[in-house]
Amino acid sequence: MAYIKVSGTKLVDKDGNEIILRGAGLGGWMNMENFISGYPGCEFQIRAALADVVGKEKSEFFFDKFLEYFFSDADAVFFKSLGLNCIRLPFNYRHFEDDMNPRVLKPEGFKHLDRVIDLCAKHGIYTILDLHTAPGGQNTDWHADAGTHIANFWVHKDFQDRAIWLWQELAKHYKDNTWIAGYNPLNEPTDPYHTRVIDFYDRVYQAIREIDPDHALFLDGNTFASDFSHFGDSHKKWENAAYSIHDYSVFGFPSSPESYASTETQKRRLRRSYEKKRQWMDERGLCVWNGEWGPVYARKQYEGDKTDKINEERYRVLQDQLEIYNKDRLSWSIWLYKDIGFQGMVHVSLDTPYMTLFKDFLAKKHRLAVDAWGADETWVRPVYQPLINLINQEIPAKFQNLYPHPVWKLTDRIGRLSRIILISEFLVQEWAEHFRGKSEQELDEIARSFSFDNCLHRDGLNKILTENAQLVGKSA
Ligand SMILES: O[C@@H]1[C@@H](O)[C@H](O[C@@H]2CO[C@@H](O[C@@H]3CO[C@@H](O)[C@H](O)[C@H]3O)[C@H](O)[C@H]2O)OC[C@H]1O
Repeated sequence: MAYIKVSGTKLVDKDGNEIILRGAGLGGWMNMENFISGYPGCEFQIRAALADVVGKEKSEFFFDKFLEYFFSDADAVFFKSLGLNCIRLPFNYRHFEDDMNPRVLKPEGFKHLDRVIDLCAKHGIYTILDLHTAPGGQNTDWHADAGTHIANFWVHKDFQDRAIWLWQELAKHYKDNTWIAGYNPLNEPTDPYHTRVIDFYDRVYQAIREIDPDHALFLDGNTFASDFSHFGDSHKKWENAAYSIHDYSVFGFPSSPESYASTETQKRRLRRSYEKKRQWMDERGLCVWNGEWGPVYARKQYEGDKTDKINEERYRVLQDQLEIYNKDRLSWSIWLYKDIGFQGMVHVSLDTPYMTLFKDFLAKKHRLAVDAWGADETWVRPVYQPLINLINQEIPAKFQNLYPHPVWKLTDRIGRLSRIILISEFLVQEWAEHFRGKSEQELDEIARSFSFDNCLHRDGLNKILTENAQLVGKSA
């Protein structure tokens, strides 16, 4: 088998035939996330807290089992049965390198990544490797696992050097694997100056190419993969590269300004926001990959009777986005394959040991809106409103728009800092305490909650994805 290559605006096989990659991201797995797996704060915090409560050995046992159950043969079979052909694999640098022992490769980091890449290959599914969390944090959000909103990756060269080192190690390991469709060197950079991200791409490109001349690179735009406006002519230095947008639509989230009825005006807005993200590529005839997109869904336990109606609307958003993508023959990777019920194609059933154990805690997290992704902050708004008012009163408007404005408005920033970072910090230990006194067998059962046979399917979503995967397939 040959490598997938970038040719102009397309991905192609060795004979130059177009390949359209359609699939999902395995978020919450080798880069765990609060709303996906149901903990507060960041992965490094809950790992430390669990080790404090049950000891290092048992804690490592639990996380290893979690990684094993989260994606197995049954998941690959199911994924393939939907007509999808690619899984984006986000991972955290900490699996491969310890902050206290930098530049020393942890070979055990490859255990599950190799396993899942091979499982996918066995079922004819390509994979794309995504460094979702880089040393120091390459973006301002929880999924950079830095515990802060300052993306220190951009201000410490050594963090960048370590990411380069890691990519060379990964390239050595994977350079001959043709089931890997390519490398996605950095998820959602947020470089406030917009130039350092390009310098980093120059360096990572060279570093990977020294070892691996063949795999395609998928480069995210700045500001959460939405902005290429400062990239200028830089593409001329990068061969075999595609460019990644993340096309989340506001209509797919609880914060939508209006309910989505698929009107012509709304559809125009959907298209406009997507076109803006890919404009730089279109002006230059470059290849676009939509590395993340997709609505979130209401849950009966929180939204009650309104759930079905809300989700019908969200499916309309999904369908309309796919209509746009199909016309453009776009390769895409929907966010998200598996979670505890908010966005995933499959989700952990409420009657599993994990969901039963954390039922009340998850309800509290929801009430306190401590997961930024799709949060409904109605209940806590009165607590934070005075802070918003204070800033509005005391800080001149011209000083309020701190980067990553306009993606983060003032209320987003206050929410991120006060709830997602601060309040979450207080909840970390409470999460870990749920495991106190558990035996290895019990820990195994809790982790097994994430296995495919313990998951329900979001049929509405999967049906639409399948129909569209085939549609694009036929026109290719
Ligand atoms: O790990 C993922 C993560 O990669 C992803 O990050 C978010 C992506 O969206 C960002 O906001 C969007 C920026 O573009 C505008 O057009 C959209 O309306 C916004 O929603 C957000 O700040 C990032 O954190 O999200 C989910 C994580 O699980």
